[in-house]
Amino acid sequence: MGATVEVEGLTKSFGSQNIWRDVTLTLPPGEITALLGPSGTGKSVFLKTVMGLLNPEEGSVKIDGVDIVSATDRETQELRKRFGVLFQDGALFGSMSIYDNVAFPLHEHTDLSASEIKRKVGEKLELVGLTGTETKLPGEVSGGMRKRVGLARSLVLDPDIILCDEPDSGLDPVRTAYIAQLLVDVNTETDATILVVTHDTNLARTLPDNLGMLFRRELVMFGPREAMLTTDEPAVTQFIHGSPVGPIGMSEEKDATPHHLLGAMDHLKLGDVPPQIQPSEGMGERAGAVRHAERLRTTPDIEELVIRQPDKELERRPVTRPAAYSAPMRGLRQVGSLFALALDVIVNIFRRPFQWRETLEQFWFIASVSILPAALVAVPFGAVIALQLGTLTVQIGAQSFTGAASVLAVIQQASPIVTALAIAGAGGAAICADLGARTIREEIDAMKVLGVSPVQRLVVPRVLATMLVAVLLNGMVSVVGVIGGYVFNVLVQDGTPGAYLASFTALAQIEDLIVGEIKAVIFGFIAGVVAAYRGLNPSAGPKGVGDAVNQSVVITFLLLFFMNFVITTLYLQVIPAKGA
Ligand SMILES: Nc1ncnc2c1ncn2[C@@H]1O[C@H](COP(=O)(O)OP(=O)(O)OP(=O)(O)O)[C@@H](O)[C@H]1O
Repeated sequence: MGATVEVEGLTKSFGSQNIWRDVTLTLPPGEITALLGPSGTGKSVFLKTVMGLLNPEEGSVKIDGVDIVSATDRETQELRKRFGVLFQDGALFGSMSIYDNVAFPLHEHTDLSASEIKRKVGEKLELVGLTGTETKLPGEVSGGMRKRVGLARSLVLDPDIILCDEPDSGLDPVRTAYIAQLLVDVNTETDATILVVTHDTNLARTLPDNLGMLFRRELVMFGPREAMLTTDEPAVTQFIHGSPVGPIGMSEEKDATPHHLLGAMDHLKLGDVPPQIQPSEGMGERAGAVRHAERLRTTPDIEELVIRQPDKELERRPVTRPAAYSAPMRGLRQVGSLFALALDVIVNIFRRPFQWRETLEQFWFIASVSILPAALVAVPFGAVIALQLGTLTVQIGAQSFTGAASVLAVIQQASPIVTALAIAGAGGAAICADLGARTIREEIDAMKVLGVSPVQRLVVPRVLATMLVAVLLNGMVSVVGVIGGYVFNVLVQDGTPGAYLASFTALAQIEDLIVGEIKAVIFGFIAGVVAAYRGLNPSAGPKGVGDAVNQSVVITFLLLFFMNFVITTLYLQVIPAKGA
């Protein structure tokens, strides 16, 4: 028998915006339920709260008795293995082929052999009509196809709770009918409890055993389809008719209360309950549908199974909203979250399996975007230092120390600063943009639901790669800067090569280089963590990602320059200058 999902008193807000409040319903085990509601009423937010991706202010979501809202991380991981989730836009992993996307949960959670995985992936792709697309990347197929791949991936572990966010969006009516048939067949085969969010009224009439409707921040009605499709509840009637006449307006502000409609809806009457989609031939009857019919048969009055929210009562009820934080408190919370991520990264470095491939790929990627800018900045930096020090040493009659002073300045200060610029500006920006894009495409949510830690899988490889690239950059910038200084001093300032080279090691010592490299490691860590933090927490949409990249670069610059100051001060206190 499928899982029971009991939602009780659930309230969710984002800042001062209350999305819905006091939602209570039970998804009957093994049955199919559809959740309806005008755009923006929080249906996707509801699904994400049920799967434990969003935290409500109040209420519980019990999966066979275990509350996912208050569950420990380990319990949440275990619960999530029971979910198959189809996100609104598919949430495929953009860098993986379609085959790898569907195989991903099998690699993560089973010990199946490669041939067994191939067979299962082939089977699911055939179910959604996508045989032959295995080698394509998600970006190379249509939106509707991505959706179907997402459905194949959500089904591959034969989950006992399936959550589908608009399985029909982006699909033509014929494919929508096939997907509906597929969900009924999967339900017949596995007895999974299924919750589907949809705007398709035809699907809403013929697919589910139960229907619920969110409107005006409430669950206005929830119950068996037989009751919902014959109700005179104005919002449900209007929605199922797809009519502009009724309480649902073009926007929330234009939503009207039913008593203001003065009989305008009289011509809208929900008719007979249409026949439900049946399992494909030879599959027998759906266990959930049989239980549903039995519930109706043994309940004297179907209204007993219906949850309604009386209109007036709702308006009086106060809404619980998350505490509003002042700007300094918000800043403190962000700093706390940043530290928590840094700690999480350190812990996850030691978790197995170590992501060698991702780390090497990221190393190569970050190196490729930061080496050239760093090298191009290093030459003029070395030259400016040589110019400044060359002039200064002439003024104080210490030309013989020009080389030594340049080397010291480049190794102690210029290299770490150029490294910081390149690492934050090029490497960090690229990491933040990549993770931000994955976040808004819901890839990160998909990963969490598939029981995989994004910190271990994505953040640790990027942070380690940034640290390694920073060390190499620092070495490279030191060499390029010193050569730049030498060329400039000899060619432009008429210094002699012999004098420059002779004083080379007069002031600098090996500890300078070591400290430069230690700075680089710390800079790499900070840049990687800040970029990942902002990338994983952008505000909505592509603009949010752009803002996150901008903030990540600015914050990293500030932190790196501050750290440079702290480390340099400590170093000069602890290690005496050469010859001092
Ligand atoms: N992470 C978030 N932070 C802030 N607000 C959010 C977040 N996610 C959703 N919202 C807001 O919550 C509201 C409900 O969004 P949701 O996507 O759940 O609506 P929906 O009913 O699924 O809409 P549609 O049918 O158009 O997909 C919207 O106003 C949206 O802007």
